[in-house]
Amino acid sequence: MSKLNGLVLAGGRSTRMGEDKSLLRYHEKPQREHLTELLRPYCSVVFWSINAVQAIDLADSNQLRIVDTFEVNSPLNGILSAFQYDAEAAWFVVACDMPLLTVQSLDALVKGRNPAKLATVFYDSDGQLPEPLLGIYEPAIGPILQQAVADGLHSPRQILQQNDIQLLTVPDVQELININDPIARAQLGF
Ligand SMILES: Nc1nc2c(ncn2[C@@H]2O[C@H](COP(=O)(O)OP(=O)(O)OP(=O)(O)O)[C@@H](O)[C@H]2O)c(=O)[nH]1
Repeated sequence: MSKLNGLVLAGGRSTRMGEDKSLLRYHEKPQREHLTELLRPYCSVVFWSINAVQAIDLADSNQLRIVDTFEVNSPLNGILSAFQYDAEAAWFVVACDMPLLTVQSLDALVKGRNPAKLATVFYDSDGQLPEPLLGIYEPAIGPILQQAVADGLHSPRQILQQNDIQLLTVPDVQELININDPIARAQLGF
């Protein structure tokens, strides 16, 4: 089985939220730090996947990070940049905008991981489609993602749908809730 690196997806534009989602504090610390701690027990190393502006802010920091290198506005940019950094590793990908995520889901993914498949992910909250923003991406999917982006496909969910992946049922579907705007955030009580 390939070694597992952690990747906290913290880039993007946060247009709907109006402020950097990775800096929101749902659990005392900024979400990108909180998720790093959640991932650490499972991963050799944990990186933040960030954009060029965030990279300027972190210039003096020791935080491990991978800056987006592709010309695409999508979480795929972060995942592809991670494979460009280390193509031999599997990547345990976690997005910053799932504030209810706990180790329960991470444990379930690691236990259900099937390294013979291209990725191990949960069904999304509707129980029909793969949830691409939390999962283990095996090294063999790297070139497939790259080709898909070159072909103009920018939706990681669509790419997963078209490939041989391991799908699991999440122990608690609430943990997959995406919070992308201030209204949803307020409704959640944060
Ligand atoms: N590294 C990286 N992460 C991204 C990128 N786009 C989104 N993400 C991350 O992927 C997750 C889902 O992001 P989205 O809500 O789809 O996009 P967003 O740009 O953050 O937000 P909106 O501008 O409101 O669409 C979040 O954890 C983002 O931090 C990207 O281009 N690069």
